[in-house]
Amino acid sequence: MTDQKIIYTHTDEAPLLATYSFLPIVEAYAAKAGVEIETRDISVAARILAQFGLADDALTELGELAKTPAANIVKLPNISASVPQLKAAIAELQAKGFAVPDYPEAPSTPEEEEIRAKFDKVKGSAVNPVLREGNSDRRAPLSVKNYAKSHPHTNKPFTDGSKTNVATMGDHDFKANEKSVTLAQDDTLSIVLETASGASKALLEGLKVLEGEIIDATKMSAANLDAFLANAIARAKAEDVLFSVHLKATMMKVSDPIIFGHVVKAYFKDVFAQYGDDLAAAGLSANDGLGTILPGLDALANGAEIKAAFEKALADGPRLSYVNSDRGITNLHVPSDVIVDASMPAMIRNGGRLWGVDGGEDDTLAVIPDSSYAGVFQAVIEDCKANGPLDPATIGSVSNVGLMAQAAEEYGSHNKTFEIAEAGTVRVLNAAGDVLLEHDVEAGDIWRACQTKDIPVQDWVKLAVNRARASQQPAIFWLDESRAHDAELIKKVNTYLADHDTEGLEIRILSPELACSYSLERMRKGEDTISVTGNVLRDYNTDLFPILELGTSAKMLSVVPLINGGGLFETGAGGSAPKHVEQLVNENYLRWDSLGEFFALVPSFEKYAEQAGVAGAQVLADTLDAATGTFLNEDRSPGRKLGTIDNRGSHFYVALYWAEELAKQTADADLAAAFAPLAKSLRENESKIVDELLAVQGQPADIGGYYYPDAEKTSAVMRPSTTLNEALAAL
Ligand SMILES: NC(=O)C1=CN([C@@H]2O[C@H](COP(=O)(O)OP(=O)(O)OC[C@H]3O[C@@H](n4cnc5c(N)ncnc54)[C@H](OP(=O)(O)O)[C@@H]3O)[C@@H](O)[C@H]2O)C=CC1
Ligand SMILES: O=C(O)CCC(=O)C(=O)O
Ligand SMILES: [Mg+2]
Repeated sequence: MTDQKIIYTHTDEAPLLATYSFLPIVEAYAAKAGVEIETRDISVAARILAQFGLADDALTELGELAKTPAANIVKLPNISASVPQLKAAIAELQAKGFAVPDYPEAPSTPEEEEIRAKFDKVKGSAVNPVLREGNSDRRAPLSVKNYAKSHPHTNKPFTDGSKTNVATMGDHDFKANEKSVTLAQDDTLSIVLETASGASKALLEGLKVLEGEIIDATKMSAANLDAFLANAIARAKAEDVLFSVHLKATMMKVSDPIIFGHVVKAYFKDVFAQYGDDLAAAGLSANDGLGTILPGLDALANGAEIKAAFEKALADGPRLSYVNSDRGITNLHVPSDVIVDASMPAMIRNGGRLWGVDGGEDDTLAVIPDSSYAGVFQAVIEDCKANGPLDPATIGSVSNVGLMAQAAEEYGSHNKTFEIAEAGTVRVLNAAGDVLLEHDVEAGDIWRACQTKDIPVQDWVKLAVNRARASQQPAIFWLDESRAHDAELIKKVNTYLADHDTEGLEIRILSPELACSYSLERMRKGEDTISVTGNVLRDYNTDLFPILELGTSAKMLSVVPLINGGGLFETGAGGSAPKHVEQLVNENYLRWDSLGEFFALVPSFEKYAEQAGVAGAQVLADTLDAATGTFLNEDRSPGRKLGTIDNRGSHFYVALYWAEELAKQTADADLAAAFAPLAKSLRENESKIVDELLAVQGQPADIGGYYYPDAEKTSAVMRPSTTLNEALAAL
């Protein structure tokens, strides 16, 4: 007996729906092979409940597990919730009878502070930094790349004279103001604001740090941000393009919602000048976006007047890009609706055009205030303008080895980001009281610090060299020696590269813009390149290149070899695809592609085989791998529209091909015998099952909730084929 198990995560939105259909298949097959699978619920709803003792704290449990060699976790994408999403989830749980308190907007008592702190733990990117106790290895499997080459999607050309561009600050921002040190010894740091009036205020105390750790601090000037935004708004208006802001309000969960609020206030400058006090008094914050503010106006005596002012500003200002023009959802509605990693490549794939108020496409000024990484997108835009669209049938691949372990870089900024209340100086002090880093700040500036531990950097360099060796591809470190943090990192990279045999490998360090241009140049020649990046570019690149190469980041292999020996197997490189839930609820069609789940399960079974010594797990891995190949060849991924097979149909086909592979393999005769009848019945009933699955399409579907759907109802919706269900039950 072994205590080894595979933990399959219950998450949110489309991947959760897919789990209701796919996991019963996996569980049935795994059980036959003696592989133990358990689930843990890390959805935003479950994490809220856990904060108030109303559910098990599965995330903390898995976070601890991820630090052990036994970890074998299949991690599906989850919602990294913005405040409006958090409030909606709270309201849904309350309506379902759970004793969850309201979100305290402006906590004024110790009790409210405590409640707010609990919700803040659930907010934003709260799962991934906990589970990602290793660095990231994301790439398109060869089978997927070949499939994309033979079934290329369309990357649209930019029109002649396209006015699409990225606007970024370039000065007075996080990149420009960054300062960085590498610590000579273990220490305990504090962050202190000394105000202009001489008062000293501890922003954070007792921050334990290790020898060799890189600490950086930086600020974005609020005044300069506002001036930049005023310019960008005027530029979009003058150039008559769509205005669109692209942030990462989830991963940079403290800084970016504040920046989003600045954008809302800049765009609706006159409205906030006139009615700012009314809005503030009503608890309506620009940081939450129009989606919260506009409905909130109904409760105000002068709400209609304020609404009219918003409408006038929309009519007078530059045209906004829309998330959903049918429903009137603008770029400025919800801070987490337009997330830079997925939204920028979607725009580039579309010839640099986004959608306006009437659903029509237009050139766009894509506003990415901080300049640390914005240049990468501008580099791709310029390349596409100069050389035409990238052709998925011929282009090479850009994979990624990303630094993210132990809350590296921006992942660790959450408790070290502050909107400065009063002008003064922010200092990072060590235990001896020496000043390590300092910035003069004005009220409203956004100051933040990040940490990058040494062991993760060593592991990252090793992973990069190993990938370069295994793939025989150049590995390019996307690091900018003129940026303070990167300069510290470059010293480490050079030190640790010397620990490895790099003979015959092309390994270079280039600034993100140059690395991007170099990779694109190779890509156009059909050559593959590994991007070795910090955490944020890990995130950006693994949507950017897959979306251009494969049409989606869903089909990626995303492995996190955990530093202490375990495995975290992520499913694709994308997120939880909220639009897909809308479609399922409206017309009982789920276009979610589970290829990422199939890819993640193969190395998970392999790890199980190795660690638990269960040979059947290896058979499951080999046969699922082969079945996935057939699945791709037979083109069984869900379509986008009604009348074709959806996510559930794709699961049926994987079940069929997997059962057939299991039935015909010779490594384990018992398993072959066990699966032969299932393979036969699934094959014989193919058209019956497909008909049963297609029959439900076209009607609304009731899953009894959004953040906390009803398990029975969702299972019924996601498993509508009695023939398939009975065949699985008979296994
Ligand atoms: N690992 C994680 O936990 C991650 C979580 N997230 C979270 O996911 C949520 C949504 O983020 P968003 O920026 O919209 O990005 P998503 O990647 O979730 O969605 C963007 C678009 O990509 C396409 N897509 C993504 N995955 C699939 C799939 N498996 N099958 C088919 N199409 C897919 C869909 O396009 P179309 O509509 O055209 O079909 C979708 O609308 C946020 O809460 C975010 O924080 C985001 C990234 C990673
Ligand atoms: O952690 C998050 O908020 C999202 C992460 C993400 O987009 C990714 O890992 O690609
Ligand atoms: Mg991402």
